[in-house]
Amino acid sequence: MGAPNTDSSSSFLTDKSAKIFVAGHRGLVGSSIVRKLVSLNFTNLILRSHAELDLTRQSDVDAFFAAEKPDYVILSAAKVGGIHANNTYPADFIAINLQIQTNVIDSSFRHGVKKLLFLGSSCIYPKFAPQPIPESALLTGPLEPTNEWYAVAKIAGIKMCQAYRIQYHFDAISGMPTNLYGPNDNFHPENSHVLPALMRRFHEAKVKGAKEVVVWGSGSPLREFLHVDDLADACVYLMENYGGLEHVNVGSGKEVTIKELAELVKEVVGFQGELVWDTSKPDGTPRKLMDSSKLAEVGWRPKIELRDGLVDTYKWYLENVKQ
Ligand SMILES: NC(=O)C1=CN([C@@H]2O[C@H](COP(=O)(O)OP(=O)(O)OC[C@H]3O[C@@H](n4cnc5c(N)ncnc54)[C@H](OP(=O)(O)O)[C@@H]3O)[C@@H](O)[C@H]2O)C=CC1
Ligand SMILES: C[C@H]1O[C@H](OP(=O)(O)OP(=O)(O)OC[C@H]2O[C@@H](n3cnc4c(=O)[nH]c(N)nc43)[C@H](O)[C@@H]2O)[C@@H](O)[C@@H](O)C1=O
Repeated sequence: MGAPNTDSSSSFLTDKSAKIFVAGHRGLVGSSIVRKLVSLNFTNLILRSHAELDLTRQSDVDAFFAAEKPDYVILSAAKVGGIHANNTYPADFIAINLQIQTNVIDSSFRHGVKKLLFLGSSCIYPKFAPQPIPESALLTGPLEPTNEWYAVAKIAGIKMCQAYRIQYHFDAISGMPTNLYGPNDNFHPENSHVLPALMRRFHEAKVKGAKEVVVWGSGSPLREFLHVDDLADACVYLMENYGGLEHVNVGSGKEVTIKELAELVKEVVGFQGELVWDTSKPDGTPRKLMDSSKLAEVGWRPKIELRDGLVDTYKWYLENVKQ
């Protein structure tokens, strides 16, 4: 899979006291990466909330890097949301993401970071890409309109990592996760992704004794889901083992229709009523199963089955989110 790291002196996993800046550590992905790094006995994580350091502010970001001089950066801070949020706030999704990633990637290079991992998303690929989608499908066709603004920012992030590697030999790599879920997800009723949105809606309907729950779209789109703890494991794997120009897909290899997902979440939550489909809501891209064989070829595999991950996430939701 492209260029593996061959220089053992640059091993990410060796120096447990290395300074690692996990940007976005309170979010779904960042919090899982922190759990993973703590479990691996890393002792020097640098963490800043959005309130402490606004990554859209270039001079603040540069001053932070000048003061802290991190050795490694995992960029999991971004403006993130589901289909409705992406479709409703296109300016925020393109501008905030371009600002955050440009500031963090550039300051990382300028202040001597040894390696940076940028995270994109499977929405970077054309709406009608071949399935499963190989990394080479990037920029081969038009994007899905509901999230093209976010996708353009993420594509710019990949290209920025490539450009800094080519011009400055900066070890910046990009991982492209599929749709994620797990503890610390965003459970907002409108702006979240489908899985947390449905978990909350089914839970609230169960508590109220409602007869039906509304689910958006036709139910026919296919999506690939990966538990965020599998993603965190893959991120550490990439930090240790990958140093190539091309981005790397990170998926579970398994897809379900939104209808199948809704039935599964309904069962895990224990809601007894009916599903009602609101076809005025967009379906988005019809299918986006990624080809994650590059990562599989070098030995990385996801471990968490969707049903088990849903049970775990619902337990977390009950303990941490519900009113
Ligand atoms: N969730 C998913 O299904 C997928 C996510 N990804 C990618 O993974 C990455 C992380 O996503 P996810 O964890 O889901 O997102 P979340 O919304 O859960 O977390 C985003 C984090 O970014 C921080 N943040 C946002 N804006 C700023 C800012 N201006 N300055 C500083 N920090 C900021 C937030 O900080 P705070 O909490 O303090 O506000 C939060 O911790 C993103 O790059 C996303 O594109 C890729 C594919 C799928
Ligand atoms: C990760 C990925 O996430 C986004 O893309 P998406 O995969 O289309 O995201 P989604 O999770 O919001 O929807 C998936 C499907 O599910 C259906 N659906 C049903 N009922 C609800 C519902 O209640 N909420 C939501 N959000 N969707 C619903 C919905 O209509 C759609 O068909 C990108 O914008 C971008 O952020 C990105 O990269």
